[in-house]
Amino acid sequence: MSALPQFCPTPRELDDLELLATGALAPLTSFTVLSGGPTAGRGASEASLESLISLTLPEDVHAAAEAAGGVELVDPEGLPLARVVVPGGTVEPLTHAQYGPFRDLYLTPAQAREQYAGRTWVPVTDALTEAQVGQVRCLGPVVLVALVGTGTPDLSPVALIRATRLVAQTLPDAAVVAVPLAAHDDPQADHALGVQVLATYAGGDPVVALADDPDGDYADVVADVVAADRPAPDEQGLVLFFTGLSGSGKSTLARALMDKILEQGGRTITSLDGDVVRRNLSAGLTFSKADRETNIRRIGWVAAEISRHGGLAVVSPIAPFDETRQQVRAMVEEAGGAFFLVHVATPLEECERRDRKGLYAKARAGEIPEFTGISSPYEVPEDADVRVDTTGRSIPDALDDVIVALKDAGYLDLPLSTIDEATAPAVEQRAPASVVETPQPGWSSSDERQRGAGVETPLHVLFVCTANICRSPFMELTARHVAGELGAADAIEFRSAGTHGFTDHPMNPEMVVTLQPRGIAGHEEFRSRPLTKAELEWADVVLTAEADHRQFILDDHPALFRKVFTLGQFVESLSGQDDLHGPELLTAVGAHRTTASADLDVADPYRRGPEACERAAAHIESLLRAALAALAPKGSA
Ligand SMILES: Nc1ncnc2c1ncn2[C@@H]1O[C@H](COP(=O)(O)OS(=O)(=O)O)[C@@H](OP(=O)(O)O)[C@H]1O
Ligand SMILES: Nc1ncnc2c1ncn2[C@@H]1O[C@H](COP(=O)(O)OP(=O)(O)O)[C@@H](O)[C@H]1O
Repeated sequence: MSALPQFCPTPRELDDLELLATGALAPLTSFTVLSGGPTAGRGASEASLESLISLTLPEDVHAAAEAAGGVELVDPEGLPLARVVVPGGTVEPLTHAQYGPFRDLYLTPAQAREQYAGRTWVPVTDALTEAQVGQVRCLGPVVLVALVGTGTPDLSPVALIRATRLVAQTLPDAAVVAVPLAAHDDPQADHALGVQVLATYAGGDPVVALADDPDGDYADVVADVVAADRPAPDEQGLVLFFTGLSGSGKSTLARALMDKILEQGGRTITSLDGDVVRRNLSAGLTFSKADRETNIRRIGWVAAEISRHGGLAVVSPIAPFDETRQQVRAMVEEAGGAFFLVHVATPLEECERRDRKGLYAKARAGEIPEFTGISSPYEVPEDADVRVDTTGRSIPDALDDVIVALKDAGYLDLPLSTIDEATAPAVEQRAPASVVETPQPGWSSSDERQRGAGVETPLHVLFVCTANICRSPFMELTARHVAGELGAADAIEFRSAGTHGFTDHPMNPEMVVTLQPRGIAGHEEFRSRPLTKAELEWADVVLTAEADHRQFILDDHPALFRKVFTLGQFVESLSGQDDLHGPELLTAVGAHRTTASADLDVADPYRRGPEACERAAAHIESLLRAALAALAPKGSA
């Protein structure tokens, strides 16, 4: 054979090659050679062992291999590892990989038998628990066979070997051997393959599979290895991938998010913006499908490497093709990082209306060929972690969708930008300086607001629900009404806001219906508001519909725990405080509050029909009557 085409196989195929070359798959000595894309190949369920060990060559390489009588397989650095005869698939090893952590533990079956014949052979795919170690201890001299091939171990290969060696050191007579047995997405066939490989290594000695112990404890040293290998989401490398049309807001949101992360500190960030990458890493590439794919794979490769070391990469190319985005996801996950996909889903009409760079006009005029959205496709991602349409929204508001999703996923815990945004205007919006000199979170501000000569400023009550269109507006209007009935209209002021509220939406019409029979006015003037830091500072007490709303606030403002309650919790906490009212009552309730359990929540009636609205209204009204009777100055009714 001469002038064979070269091909670098997938990690799975490289593992299979090593087992074929070392005789670990005996009697199998050849690949089933296939031609085609990554989906070529067998129907998984009825796979024979022969067809499981397949090598898929791209069509052009396959044709060249057929013409030349074979293909030379090289490792990712180009080192020739083996020749494979085509057709037939017989493997002729050229060299073994000489590098990689714990390489000296990768023994062929012949080497392993020479050193360890007569022992019990124990396959290992995860760190051993204390109970499993106890089981091994009863087996006498053992070989722990760490199965480290692609897709097989629960830990990374190197962590599995490290953890297994630590266990072996605690046993009287245990050796460790590493075998790159890969998984082929067919659990049954892979199990059969594993049994065959272990039998080859054991050569007639006993093979013992350990009982599963999914909830077992690890010895401390092993637990440290496992913890380091499976970092908590907020310690994991992370690739934040913004995709969307040109002008959708990818760069703007990515930049704003990076600022937030940098302001918080504690993490390094690398930015790979679409335009910037095209001037550097991808200079010279066009906007053809092939070049776009190359561009995205380059970005993905760099981002994956950053994530491998626990870093954070923020990338914002158009990335119009689903398959390339999936490839990046796979690269990042293979590197041990997390991949978080943000679809900036601003529609084409809005992007074109913005036309910040004048490119859409040129594309429409035919001056730019293959322009995404106009003359080149954009495949909408089905697997986005969050979707943000920026149309008609402020940047902080749109950014908060990303911040909330990142927090929910456990990757990053950043303060909401709409709350930050409110900090500056908050100073002007606060009560006059003569009344409040230095408002503080907690109770000091309301205590300070109590002035001499028996004159008290009104008590400030803030109601909070999700969108500030249903429950919290009902609370605000009803509370004002009930305070009027109690003669406390001047003593207490009410506002409401939503944790995820939009600005200036009217009250939900179904909820409005519940106000009318109660004779409660004011909904025509009502407009929704997002919760801001200013509102929280204004309030002497914050009463939320649900425990989740309370938690949402406390996550960002933990110091406010004595003044944020669910409405139900607040009423429960009133018991035994009959002699107090106003700020003193709030101080006492803050100190003796009950738990904000979810069964005290006011259920969300939004879009659940008129009965649900009436139930919520009745629940809120009874709670408010109890709360306000206690809060209102005594003798005011
Ligand atoms: N034909 C065509 N189609 C789309 N975009 C074009 C094109 N020609 C130039 N531009 C400008 O290049 C930016 C997109 O580059 P990307 O690297 O993000 O694109 S891709 O992911 O490789 O598809 C894109 O920038 P953003 O507006 O930041 O998305 C455009 O400004
Ligand atoms: N809510 C919003 N979020 C992000 N961008 C917005 C928003 N509202 C308006 N814009 C504007 O839209 C444009 C988006 O441009 P850019 O971020 O460069 O998009 P892309 O990187 O997707 O091409 C900017 O001019 C930005 O100010």
